[in-house]
Amino acid sequence: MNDAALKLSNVKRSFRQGRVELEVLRGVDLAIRPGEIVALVGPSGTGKSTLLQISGLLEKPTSGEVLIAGTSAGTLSDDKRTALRRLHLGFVYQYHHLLPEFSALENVVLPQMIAGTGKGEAAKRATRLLEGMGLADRIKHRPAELSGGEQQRVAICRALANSPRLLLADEPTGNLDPHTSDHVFAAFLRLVREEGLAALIATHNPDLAARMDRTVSLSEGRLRESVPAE
Ligand SMILES: Nc1ncnc2c1ncn2[C@@H]1O[C@H](COP(=O)(O)OP(=O)(O)OP(=O)(O)O)[C@@H](O)[C@H]1O
Repeated sequence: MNDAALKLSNVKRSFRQGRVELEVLRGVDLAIRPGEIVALVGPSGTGKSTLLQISGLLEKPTSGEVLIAGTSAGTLSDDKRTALRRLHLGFVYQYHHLLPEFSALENVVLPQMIAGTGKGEAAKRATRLLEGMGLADRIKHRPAELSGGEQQRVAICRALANSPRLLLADEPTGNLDPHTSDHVFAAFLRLVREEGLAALIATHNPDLAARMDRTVSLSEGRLRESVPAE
């Protein structure tokens, strides 16, 4: 299996704002190998979220090609795009978006059942993921009964529930205080590595970026490989 988990070729994206055409992405190329964890950095408003949305098939580029695990998304019907997204992609956002009326366990079980996994098997995997994130004694709790860091750990488990090939994360610990962010991020990286996932993770935090395999930097619509400082 040599296909890149994610491959972007000459991806462009413009937005019309009134009379002005805003060229946010001006020809982005990126390939992420299976198991590779890549930090996406760049000043606020340069298009990191837009790039993640396009990579996650939630938005279409104005032009260019997006391949997920070797499948080109551009010519697919909406149903097939959705199926490709469900099969291969996991998302973590700055805010957890957990379902408030369900327990931590149920929040991680539900997406698996929607994907067709039996309840028993789904519960087993959910328990394993939550335990791996240090939440063994919190699985019956509802989101409101959990701390911000615990809620975000559950959201990370939910993103991994269906064993995606590629995880896309937008400031996954941006909502947490620095100490909690550090702990949650360490657990997050450990789990992503254990699962052998590829990941593209947008962050403003250089310490978090330094813990990933490499960093790409978005500036003026183009993506550059960042060379770490000596
Ligand atoms: N749907 C949209 N319509 C019009 N303009 C948009 C739309 N989505 C994003 N933009 C513009 O595209 C630019 C990039 O936005 P984006 O949210 O991708 O940046 P970002 O790098 O993720 O920023 P931040 O680090 O602050 O989250 C911004 O100028 C934004 O206003």
